[in-house]
Amino acid sequence: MSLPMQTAALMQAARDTVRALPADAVLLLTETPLDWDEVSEKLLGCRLFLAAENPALLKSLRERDGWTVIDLPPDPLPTQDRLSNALLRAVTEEKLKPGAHVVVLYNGITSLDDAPEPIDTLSVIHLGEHLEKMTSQDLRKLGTGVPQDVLKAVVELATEIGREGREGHPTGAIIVVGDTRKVGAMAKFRNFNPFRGYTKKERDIRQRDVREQIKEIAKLDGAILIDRDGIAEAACVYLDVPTEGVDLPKGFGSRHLSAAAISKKTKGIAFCVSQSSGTVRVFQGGEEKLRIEPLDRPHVWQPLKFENPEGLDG
Ligand SMILES: Nc1ncnc2c1ncn2[C@@H]1O[C@H](COP(=O)(O)OP(=O)(O)OP(=O)(O)O)[C@@H](O)[C@H]1O
Repeated sequence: MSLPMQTAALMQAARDTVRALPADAVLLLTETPLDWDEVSEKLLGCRLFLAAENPALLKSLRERDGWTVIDLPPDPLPTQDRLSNALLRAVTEEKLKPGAHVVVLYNGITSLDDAPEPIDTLSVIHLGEHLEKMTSQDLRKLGTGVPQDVLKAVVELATEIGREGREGHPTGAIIVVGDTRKVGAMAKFRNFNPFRGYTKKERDIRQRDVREQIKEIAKLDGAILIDRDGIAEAACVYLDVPTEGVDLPKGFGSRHLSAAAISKKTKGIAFCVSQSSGTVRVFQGGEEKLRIEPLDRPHVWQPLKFENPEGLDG
C-alpha cells in the first residue's frame, strides 16, 4: 500500500512549509489507515502529531516511535471543531506551546460516508493568534445549566485576571458560578460585600465595564460568587468547604483545593486563577475539567482561521 499521489504531494508540501516558515509541527488528521512508513519518510525531520478517533488506528499509531498521538472524542463534529479539539488537547497536555505554528493536513472537503477519506487540504495555523485554549465547544462540554454567554464572560474575566497577574501585579482568584444558594451557605464574608447596593445591571458580568470593576475587586482576598445568570452576588468570601476526598496532584495549595471542593459539594463551577502562574483551572464535580494558560494576546472567541500558503489549493 503506498500513499495516494495527492496525499504524498501534500505531505511533501507540508514538510517544505515547515522548513520555510519555519513551523513547529505537522498535525495529520485522518481516520483512514495510510502507509505509515511512507508518511514517516515524507515528513522526515518534522515533529509529527496525529489525531484520530478510530481506536484500531490509534493503537497502530501509538506503536510508532516519536509520533504524538491525540485521541479525539467520538463525536460527529465538523472538521474545524475536530481540528480545534486536537490542537487544544495538544496545548493543554503541554505537547505544543500555545504560540506554536502548525501545518495541518486533513480532509477538508466532505467525502461520501463509505469512501476512504482523502487528504485534500493543507493549512497553517498560528495558535497564538487564533485561540486561547478554548472554544465555545469546550465550554459546551461542561454540560451545565449556566448559559454559554455567562461562561464565556467568566472565562474572559478569569483569563484577564491571570494575564494581568503576569504583568507584575499577581492576583489569584476563585470565581464560583451557579448554585449560589448552596455555595453561599458555605461562604463566610471576610470583608463587606463590595456588590451590595448595586443593581443587577451594574453587576452583570456579561458587560465589559462590569468585568473591569470586578478585576479590581479580585485583587482583594477571597472568592467571588456569580449566579447562573451572570450577576455577581458576593466577593471577599472565604469558602469554608471540607477538602477531604478532593484529589488534586501535589503542589496545589488551599486556593485550588477549595475551588475543587466547592465544585464537588455543590453544582457550582469553580474557576481558579493561580496567582503564581496565571493559569485558570475550571473545576466541576471536584475535578479539573478545563485548563486555560495565560497567553499574551486577548482571548479570541472565534473558530480557527485557516490560512493556505500561496500556490496551494485547499
Ligand atoms: N477557601 C478559600 N476561600 C477563599 N480564598 C481562599 C481559600 N483558600 C485559599 N484562598 C486564597 O488563596 C490564597 C493562596 O493560597 P495558596 O497559596 O494556598 O493557594 P494555591 O492553591 O497554591 O494557589 P496559587 O497558585 O494562587 O498560589 C490565599 O492567600 C487566600 O487568599
